[in-house]
Amino acid sequence: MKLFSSCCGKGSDGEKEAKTEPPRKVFSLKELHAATNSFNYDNKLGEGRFSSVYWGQLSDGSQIAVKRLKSWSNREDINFALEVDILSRIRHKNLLSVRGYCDEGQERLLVYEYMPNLSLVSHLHGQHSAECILDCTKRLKIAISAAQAIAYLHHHATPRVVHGDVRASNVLLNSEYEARVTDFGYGKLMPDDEAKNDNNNGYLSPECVASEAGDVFSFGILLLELVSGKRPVERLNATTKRGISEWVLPLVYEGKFGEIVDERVKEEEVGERLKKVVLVGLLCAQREPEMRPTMSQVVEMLMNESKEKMSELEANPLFKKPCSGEENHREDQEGVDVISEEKDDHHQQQEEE
Ligand SMILES: Nc1ncnc2c1ncn2[C@@H]1O[C@H](COP(=O)(O)OP(=O)(O)OP(=O)(O)O)[C@@H](O)[C@H]1O
Repeated sequence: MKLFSSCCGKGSDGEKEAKTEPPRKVFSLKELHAATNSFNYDNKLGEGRFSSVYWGQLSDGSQIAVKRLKSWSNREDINFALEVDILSRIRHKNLLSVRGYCDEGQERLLVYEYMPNLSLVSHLHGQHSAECILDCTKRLKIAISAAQAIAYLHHHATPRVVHGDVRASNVLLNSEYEARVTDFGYGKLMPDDEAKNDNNNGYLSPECVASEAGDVFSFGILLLELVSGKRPVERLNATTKRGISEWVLPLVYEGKFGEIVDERVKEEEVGERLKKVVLVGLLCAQREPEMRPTMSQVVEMLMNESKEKMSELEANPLFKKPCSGEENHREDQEGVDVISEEKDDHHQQQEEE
């Protein structure tokens, strides 16, 4: 999977930065064993397809999250230290950057700042979901801060980066409930086969290619998930599943925004406040890549509070109910298909833990 775009030419600003910025800290395995109580089960924060993550504390008292990669032994062709060094130079306040790494023996570990409010997925569907900490204001803040992070990767980072795996488990939350997007650009470090097996999780664009437009599609799904508290794909019966935008779009035709919003958010006028997030989410999740906005347009739409811009957005033909003859044609062009039985149940279960 190619994650850096071709514009990362030699002689770019990134190279200049590489000369002036210090390399990330190289941690010893002994240091990380001491910090995590030898990767004790009690320190485990979670587990994904490619890694387990442990809470730890360094001797200076700072809290860290240590990501221990699985299956590294198959990837001896990749220069781990170099890849991590390139990624760790990509810095933005809403990206979770790497503090350091360790590559001793068979172990490959990445060290990050610890995010006390864990991941967005744990609040929407996992261990914090019953507490409903995410009110409307926090959800808006998460939408904007996560959009800014991905816009930075696409439009300003050197080299430019396609995230390739935008999803709620990769949006971590700091103490102020601002997003810190993680796992960007790690395509080379993760086993390809496993990534390919996970291609029907609802976030993957119909064109199935890692690209900026593909990230926009995934981000649209994430916005709909954030507002509704529903999963990207819902099981309708034993053999059929429905994508979230297919559920949302008919409610938008009817103007029923209140029904889309997560019922755990009990606030006045909440449908109106989150309406823009829903509309932007649907624009992003369109089937045709060229119909989707860019991430910088997404940031602009989410942040702009003018009534004119909102009216412009609402007037988009996507949100008008098609006449009966048009309906089938429109369904082919927009939204997410009904998805037949697939294999992501295992991953969903892991994310909730
Ligand atoms: N810096 C961090 N601070 C706090 N918790 C973290 C941090 N990094 C990861 N986690 C927790 O560890 C869990 C597992 O992370 P990991 O990146 O291994 O997998 P994932 O992103 O959930 O899934 P996948 O990698 O398969 O997409 C996350 O969902 C999150 O709850």
